[in-house]
Amino acid sequence: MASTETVLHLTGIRKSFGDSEVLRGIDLEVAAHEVVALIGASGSGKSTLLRTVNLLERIDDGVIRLRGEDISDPRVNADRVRARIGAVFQHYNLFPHLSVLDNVTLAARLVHRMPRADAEQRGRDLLASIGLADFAGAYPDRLSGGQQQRVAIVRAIMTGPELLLLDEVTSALDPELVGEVLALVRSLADGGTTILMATHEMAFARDVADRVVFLDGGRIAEQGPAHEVFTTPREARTREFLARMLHG
Ligand SMILES: Nc1ncnc2c1ncn2[C@@H]1O[C@H](COP(=O)(O)OP(=O)(O)OP(=O)(O)O)[C@@H](O)[C@H]1O
Repeated sequence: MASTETVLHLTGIRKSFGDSEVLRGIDLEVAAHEVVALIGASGSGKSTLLRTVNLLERIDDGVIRLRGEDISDPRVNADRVRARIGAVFQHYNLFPHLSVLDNVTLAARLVHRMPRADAEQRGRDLLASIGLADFAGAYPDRLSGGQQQRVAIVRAIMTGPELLLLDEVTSALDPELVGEVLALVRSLADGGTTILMATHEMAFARDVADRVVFLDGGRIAEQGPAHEVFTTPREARTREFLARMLHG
């Protein structure tokens, strides 16, 4: 039995698309308040792994436990699981026809049954905390990509999820907008949010993650404290990958 401090516990996760096995037996634990960064070449399986956790992809083999509950059991209701996990993906999928405040509060009201006044109060507080209070009534197209992505992150934490999944949240952004999104993720990490994220931003992974997990061809090739993996990688494949990422 995993300790109660383990939020996410993956055991022997396998996933194929057709003949191609994309996840080849992943074992991974994420502890409460831990920030874990998945790094690895394009196609190594980072996104697929994140998508299996909130049940957007069904695994072929293995077990996914969220706070001890086997959420990979096909009988488990996916919507109920997703209500416990915040997720933000590369493209900030805000609803264009809803105001920023409605985007932020919609799931909290409909899925979590938060009363409208409470949801709007929390939504306004969160928007204020990221400097976007004045945009509450605006439509998303008035916001920059970085602002939209920060709204998407705020939406994901509205109801205090047990786990926050972040998949390349900066890779669709212009370089000058990356910093403001990373600053928000860093403040969530500092505030104790449990985060599993895939990123190509090596400097960010090094600075924010407690642990870095290097995926190579659907397997964990190496993992460890961020400062160790980045400064003294044990595996040749990790060294090669980092050299490519850090020096182009
Ligand atoms: N729905 C799908 N159907 C078929 N193949 C898929 C599907 N989703 C992912 N794949 C394949 O699985 C492999 C892993 O993809 P994945 O997106 O998980 O990698 P990644 O490490 O996140 O890459 P990137 O860094 O480019 O986002 C790739 O070869 C991809 O083409």
